[in-house]
Amino acid sequence: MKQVVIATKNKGKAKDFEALFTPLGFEVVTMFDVAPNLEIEETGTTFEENAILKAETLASTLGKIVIADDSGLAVDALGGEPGVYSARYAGDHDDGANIVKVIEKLRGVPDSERTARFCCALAIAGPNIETKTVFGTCEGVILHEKQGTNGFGYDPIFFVPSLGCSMAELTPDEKGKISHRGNAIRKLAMELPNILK
Ligand SMILES: O=c1nc[nH]c2c1ncn2[C@H]1C[C@H](O)[C@@H](COP(=O)(O)OP(=O)(O)OP(=O)(O)O)O1
Ligand SMILES: [Mg+2]
Repeated sequence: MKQVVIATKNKGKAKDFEALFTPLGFEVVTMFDVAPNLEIEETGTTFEENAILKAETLASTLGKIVIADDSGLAVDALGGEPGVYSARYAGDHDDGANIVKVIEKLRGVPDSERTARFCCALAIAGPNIETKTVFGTCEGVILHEKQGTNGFGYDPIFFVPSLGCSMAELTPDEKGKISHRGNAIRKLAMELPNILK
């Protein structure tokens, strides 16, 4: 099977990517498989900058074409927070603490003002190609408490109005059809067979 290398150490993302890439005929390989000790500091101020940083760093380490994902949650009532700092909002990669912080900050904010979106920048980089980025979003509303146990990150507090449930109540396949990550990959999909040979 053809392989696609993803510059991530997030197991939840890896699961999302497997659901999205398996139907396209690709096996997903992550940094756990190819560069477990590589640390990439996310110094960018936008999702695109961080995605490019991760993709280009791993691509030059491996000498291979790599895709990276930088993503997060933007809450309107919080002026777009936690945004690019989503993973380190309350504690470093502490999904539980990050969720508590968002819920606390939105205490007293009515449902009509709890709108938010997930954002995903994907970057593809590697030898003999020009680095390219695509961007996908998914609109939702922040819940008052966690609902559902699937997924990762902020999924349990992200209500998807069009489906009437939280992101954490969806299977990876269902999530991929509507998610920011799925929407970003669909923008890249046409070109992938030419790039990833
Ligand atoms: O579909 C999602 N469902 C729920 N939460 C999500 C999603 N997508 C991103 N998020 C949150 C998780 C993390 O708090 C941050 C990503 O941060 P981000 O730096 O891109 O990923 P990461 O550090 O976990 O893994 P890595 O950089 O190795 O890919 O946004
Ligand atoms: Mg990260």
